[in-house]
Amino acid sequence: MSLKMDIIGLLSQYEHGKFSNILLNDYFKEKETELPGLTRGEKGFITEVFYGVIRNVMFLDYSIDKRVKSIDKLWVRNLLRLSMYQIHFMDSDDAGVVYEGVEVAKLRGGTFIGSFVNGVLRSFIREKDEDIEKLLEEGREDIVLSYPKWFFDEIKWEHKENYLEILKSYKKIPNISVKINKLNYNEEDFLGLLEIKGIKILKKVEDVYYIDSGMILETSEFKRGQITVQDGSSFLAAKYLDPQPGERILDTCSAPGGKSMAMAEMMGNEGEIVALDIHEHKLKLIESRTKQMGIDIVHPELMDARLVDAEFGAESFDRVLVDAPCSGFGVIRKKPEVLYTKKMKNVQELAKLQLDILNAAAKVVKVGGTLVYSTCTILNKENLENVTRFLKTNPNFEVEKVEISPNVNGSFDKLGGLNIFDEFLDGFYMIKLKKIEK
Ligand SMILES: C[S@@+](CC[C@H](N)C(=O)[O-])C[C@H]1O[C@@H](n2cnc3c(N)ncnc32)[C@H](O)[C@@H]1O
Repeated sequence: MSLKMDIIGLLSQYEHGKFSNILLNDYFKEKETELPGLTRGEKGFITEVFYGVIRNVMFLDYSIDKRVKSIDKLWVRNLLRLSMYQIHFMDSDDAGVVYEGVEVAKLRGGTFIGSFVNGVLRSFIREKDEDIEKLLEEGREDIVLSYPKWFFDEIKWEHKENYLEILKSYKKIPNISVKINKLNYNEEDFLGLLEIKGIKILKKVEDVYYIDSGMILETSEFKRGQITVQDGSSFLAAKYLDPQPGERILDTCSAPGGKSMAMAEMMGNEGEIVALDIHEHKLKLIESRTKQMGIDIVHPELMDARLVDAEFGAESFDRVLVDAPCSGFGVIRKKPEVLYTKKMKNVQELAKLQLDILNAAAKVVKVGGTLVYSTCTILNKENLENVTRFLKTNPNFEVEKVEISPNVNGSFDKLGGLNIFDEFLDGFYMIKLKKIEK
């Protein structure tokens, strides 16, 4: 029961504007100092329910508001949300969930709140399937899947054939993915470590492994920088730039440094990667992580990427990666709140910033050099539309088609840009451009 109290507390803090991942990390750290501490199973349960409620909050709130006039206390709403989440989305014993919910309510708010919670949950169990059927008949899949209407309509418009498949896939629980640092570790030892720990590989994409346990983050190999967390899409963006040992590379928007580090490995730690960002504290993360990984060719610099031309001069890099700041709708499995905080207006502002960065970055690429543009979003405004504009004003660039790696689901847009829509990988866009003349 105390776990549920804790989840209610976490959800209330989240509601007051704190980031979900930071909240959960801080909570687990705090629990480490207490005895007996949380078991792995308890941590898993808290993570699933906390994120599950955030991912499905629109449907859960619809189900609550349909049954009650108003709720003054946020903790009661959060108790209902998490109980309904367990009932509808988890393989739970419904009667047990209601019993526990009522006990929590009685303990915190008295008998009256206890019977209120009992009534709402029982009605939800009886009628939820009918509710969903009715919503579907009314064309309100956006509520059933908990997507803001504007976003649902946009994806439906952009992906007429498979929008439901895409939208359902982004509501799934993500799996952790890691990559071995080839500079100081090897695949054989990594596979041996997984076997010892009883960790299973769910999918492999190039050098990235999707695995079934976060236990890997507690190993000394992870702490020593021999294993890093990286998504397959992120790795592919770095791979498509194809950095070579000895070259000079620019990573215009580099923090927290995942792609810079992957590129440094691909280059055998020979050459130079200038890694820019506008946030100093994020650059410090790159410094400490590269040191831990034995990488010394990544040079973080505080700079606005729109100024690279003036700062470095024309044609000063062999290859440039523009992994642009974006709305992040491709990573909503991991950061579900993005869906509710970002609006179309933010998308439009970001699209302008992305194009400005891309235009500036284009100038510092050497003739014959490569420019990769990538985002972790799935909206055409930030991807296809931006690159179309870029190519109109930069006819000295042409698209170089890339191969989709085995095990990856994705499709090419009419320019040759790759949209990744995959059950495991983050939603990403990436396009490889070659500078053909001055
Ligand atoms: C998508 S994240 C980059 C992720 C990174 N490439 C990686 O693989 O770890 C975008 C980054 O762009 C940075 N950023 C935002 N505006 C910028 C600007 N005008 N110039 C440079 N960096 C910027 C953000 O601080 C953020 O760290």
